[in-house]
Amino acid sequence: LHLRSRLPPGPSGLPILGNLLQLPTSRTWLTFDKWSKQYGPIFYLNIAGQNTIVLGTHKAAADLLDRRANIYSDRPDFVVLNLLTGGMHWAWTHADDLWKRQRRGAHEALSAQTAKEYFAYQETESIIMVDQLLTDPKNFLAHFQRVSTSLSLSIIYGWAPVLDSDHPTIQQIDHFNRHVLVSAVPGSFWVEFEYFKWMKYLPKWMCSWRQYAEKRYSRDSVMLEGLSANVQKQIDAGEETTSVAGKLLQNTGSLFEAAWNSTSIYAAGSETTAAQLAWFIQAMILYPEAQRLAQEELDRVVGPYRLPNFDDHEHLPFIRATVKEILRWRAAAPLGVPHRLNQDDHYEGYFLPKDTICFVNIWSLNHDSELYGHDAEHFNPGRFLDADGKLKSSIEDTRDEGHFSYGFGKRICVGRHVANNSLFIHIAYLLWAFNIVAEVDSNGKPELPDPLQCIEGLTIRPVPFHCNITPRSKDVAEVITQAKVERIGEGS
Ligand code: HEM
Repeated sequence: LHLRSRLPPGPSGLPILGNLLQLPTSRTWLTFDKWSKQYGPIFYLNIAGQNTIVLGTHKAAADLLDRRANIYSDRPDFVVLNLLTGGMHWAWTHADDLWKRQRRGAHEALSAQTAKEYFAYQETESIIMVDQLLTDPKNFLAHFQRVSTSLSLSIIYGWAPVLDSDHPTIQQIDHFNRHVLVSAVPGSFWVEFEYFKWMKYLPKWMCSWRQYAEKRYSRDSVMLEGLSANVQKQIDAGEETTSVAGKLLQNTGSLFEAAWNSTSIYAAGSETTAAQLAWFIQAMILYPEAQRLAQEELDRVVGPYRLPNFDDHEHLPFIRATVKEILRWRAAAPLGVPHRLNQDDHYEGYFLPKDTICFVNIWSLNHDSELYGHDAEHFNPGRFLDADGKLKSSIEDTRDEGHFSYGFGKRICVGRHVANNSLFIHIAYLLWAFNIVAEVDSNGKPELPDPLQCIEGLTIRPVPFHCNITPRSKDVAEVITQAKVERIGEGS
C-alpha cells in the first residue's frame, strides 16, 4: 500500500489543473531537460488529472519502453486526430489488433532487406535534387520539401518523380497531413489527451468541430483510397512497379486497410526527412571542418567524374557517421511520440499507475554528456568513428543507430531503414556536388544561424536561413546532367 502512493517526483502543481499551466508553450524539451536534472531520470507531471511521466535517461527509457515493451507500447487517446482519420492512422492509435496488422505489413514493406528495392527511387530523386540546386540554390528548403514528398510518392505508390511541388495530388495529401497533424503537435498534445475524452460523448449538434472532422474524414478517405486503388489497377493489369502500397495490397487483402496503411506511412515519413535535411545544411554552415572531412572521403572514394551510389555505402563511413550525427544533434521529433502504460507498474521504488502517459525526452538522451562526451552539444560526426576512421560499435540501447531519435520498443520508427538510406544518398550527393557556406554580410562577417531557434510542428525545423550552395568544380554540372539523361531521359 505504501508503494502505491509513491509517484515519481516532479514540480508541484495546482489542484485540478495539476502542472498544466507550468507546461512551456515552446521548446518543451529544454524545460523537461532542466526538470530531469532537477528531479531525476523519471519525473512526474499531473496534467489536469492525467498521470504523465517523462523519462530523461537512456537507462530509464530502455528499461521501461524497450524491456517492458509489452505493457508500454500503447498510445494516448488522440481524440480529434482519430476522428479526422476514422481511427485508421495507426501511428497514433492504440496498440490493438488493427495496429498489430498494420505494423506487421509496414514492417515487411520497409524492412532493412526490402528497403534496398527503393534504392533506384532514392538515387533518381537525389539527381533531381542536386540538378534543381544547380539552377536555383537559394530555394534549398523548397527543394528538400519537394524531394521528400516526391520520394515518398515513388516509394509508397510507385509514382514517377513529381518535379513541381504545386502538383494537385501533392497539395491535397499535404493539406490532409497538415490538418491531421496539427491536432497532434506538442502543445496541442496537452489539450488532445484523455481529459478531453468526454467531448466525444457530446451529441453531434453540440460540437461543430466534430461534424467538421467527420466530413473531412469522408472526403479525405475517398482521395486516399483512390491512390491505392490505382496501384491495385496496375497490379491487375500486370503493370505494377515496386511500391509499399503494392506489397500491402498483395499481402493484406483489404483495399481499405492497405490504403490507410500507405497513408499512415506517407504521413510519418515525408516531413521528417525534409526536416533532417534542413538541419543538415545548418550543420554544414556551422561546422565547416565536418564538411571538409566528408568531402575528402567522397573525393577519395568516388572522385569527381561520377555521382555516389549505394554501392559506395560501405566505403563512406564518414557520410554514414554524418547521417547518425544529424539525427542525434537535431532529432526531428525531440519528444518522440508519447506511449501509454496499459497496466499498473513499479520502477525504482516508484508506483506507475495504469494509463500513465510516457514521454521520452529524446533531446536529453541524445545530448547526454556521459554517452557522448563534453562536446555533446556540438555537431561532430567523428564521435562515431574509431582511430582508423571505421564506424565504432554502437552505443548501448540504440539498436546500432547511435542515437535515440527513432523512438522505442514496439513503436520504434518502422521507416528507419528507408530514412537512413534516403539521408545517406541525399547527403552524399549534396556534399559531392556543392560547397555549403554561410552568406557574408556587407562587413564581410558570416551570417551564422542560431541552431537553437526552430519552428515547431510535429517535427522541428530550423528557422529559415540563408546560405551559399555552389558547385565544387566545373565538372559537377556535366556529371549531373549526364546522370539525369541516363535516369530520366532527354526531355527532362
Ligand atoms: C527521417 C527521420 C525520421 C525520424 C527522426 C522518425 C522518428 C520517429 C519517431 C520518434 C517515431 C515514434 C516512435 C515511438 O513511439 O517511440 C516514429 C514512428 C513512426 N515512423 Fe518514423 N521517423 C523518421 C522517418 C520515417 C520514415 C521515412 C517513415 C516511413 C517510410 C516513418 C514511418 C513511421 C511510422 C509508420 C511510425 C509509427 C510507428 C508506430 O506507432 O508503431 N518514419 N518515427
